[in-house]
Amino acid sequence: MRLDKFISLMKGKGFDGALISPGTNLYYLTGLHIHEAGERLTLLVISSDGNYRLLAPSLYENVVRNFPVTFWRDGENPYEKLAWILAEFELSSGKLLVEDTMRADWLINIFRVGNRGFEFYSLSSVIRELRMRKDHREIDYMKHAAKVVDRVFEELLGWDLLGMRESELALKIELEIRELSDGISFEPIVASGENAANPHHAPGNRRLRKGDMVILDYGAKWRGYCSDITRTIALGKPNEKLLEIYEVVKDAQERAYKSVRAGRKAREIDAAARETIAGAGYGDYFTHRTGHGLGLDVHEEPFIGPDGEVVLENGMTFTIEPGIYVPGLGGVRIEDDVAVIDGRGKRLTRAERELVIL
Ligand SMILES: CSCC[C@H](N)C(=O)N1CCC[C@H]1C(=O)O
Repeated sequence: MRLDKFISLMKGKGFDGALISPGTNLYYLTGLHIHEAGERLTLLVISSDGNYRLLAPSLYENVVRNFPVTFWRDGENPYEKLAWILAEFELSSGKLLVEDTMRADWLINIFRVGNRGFEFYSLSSVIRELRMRKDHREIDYMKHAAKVVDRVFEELLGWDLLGMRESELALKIELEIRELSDGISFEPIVASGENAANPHHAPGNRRLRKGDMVILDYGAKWRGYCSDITRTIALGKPNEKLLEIYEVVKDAQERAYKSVRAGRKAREIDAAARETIAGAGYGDYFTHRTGHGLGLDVHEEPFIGPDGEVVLENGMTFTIEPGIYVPGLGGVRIEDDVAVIDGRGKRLTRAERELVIL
């Protein structure tokens, strides 16, 4: 059981307990679907002695079953109940792991409940070791999420794109993903023409025109697991410079993909892409890391950047997505999801990588 593994890992590292607020870590450890609870305190309390209990608003009475839980009602003080749980678990001081994304107001109150006796540490520093290596079932879910985005790409090539606004196309992509999966893993990026020089462009009112290169970056979720794909397409023949850039990015992506091996460091995969782009004279225009881990979160460990010290292992899953962005001209990015299987990289997303000119 994941919770037992986590408890022995945190104990081995000298932590006394953990406080986990709703999010993917809570889901990973318990399988409980607890949505963000807003301001209402919701915490999984774990002690390194092996005790654990969820503290949750009574709104969740129908959701939490077969799991040790203490509910609190609106009007009650949840921090008093937290204090009781901590007392029962004999946790009054020591090293506590805390969910990285926990609300600051919760953390401040927890600090008070502990009479300032706690030292807080980031939960991700421990749980990353479990989450980074996916098992077969997790990889199957990711394969499914990847198939969905491949299919959406095939379908969108048949849509009447000329004259469509970026925001309309983003919405159409989102609806298509929702039709085929459990939902989107992030809001789709549609970046056309010179807007494509911004790697995280928010789709706006610009209409797609002839000669545009368009970056399409979107993802699906299946059973909680994410996919994330980017393709750059052309509407009619684009200018020569962008055609050249496309080939450089495709080559960089392929070289990085081919360099994936269990035993190599993440930064070596980044270097394969970065050196290809720098070698073609575009080094200053590749402004982000080559990729990021992918799983329950769309961005997680291992990060594939120049500072990536994680040694790749079977079961790790991440994106490879180099890009070149030239202000005033536009940009190109090509992204696939990759799993390390039998020591080598295996693409999960397989949509066409040759430039599609519509
Ligand atoms: C979660 S929004 C961005 C999704 C996108 N696929 C992505 O991860 N990136 C686009 C540019 C680089 C990369 C990133 O690291 O943010």
